[in-house]
Amino acid sequence: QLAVPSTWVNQRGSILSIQAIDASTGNFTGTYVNNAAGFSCRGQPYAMAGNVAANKIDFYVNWTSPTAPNCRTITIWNGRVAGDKIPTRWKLYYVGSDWNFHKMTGQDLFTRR
Ligand SMILES: O=C(O)CCCC[C@@H]1SC[C@@H]2NC(=O)N[C@@H]21
Repeated sequence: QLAVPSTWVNQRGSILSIQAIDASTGNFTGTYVNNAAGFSCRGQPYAMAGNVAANKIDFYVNWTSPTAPNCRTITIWNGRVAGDKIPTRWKLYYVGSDWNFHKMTGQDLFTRR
């Protein structure tokens, strides 16, 4: 069961805020503030959207905004809600100078704040 609204922090110091959910679909919206070392587009909220079904959770951020820096990347997290933890794996996609899509992958562990 996912509490909404709720705020979650990962091991990189980034903050996931889940603000609203449609109970009939599990679709939710909120914001994500990236604070991870080694990445750009830090310290400002970007729109986040996702879905939760039973304990399975997926969400994404398009790091493009009219009011914040444009990283021209997209991150998708897939994970599960386990009490006050959300362990995830993520994929970050970007278009390289060769015009092909490139992918970075990693893991984030979110803890409820
Ligand atoms: O640098 C970018 O292209 C945009 C920011 C990406 C931040 C990534 S998303 C996966 C990982 N988890 C975080 O909280 N931040 C980094």
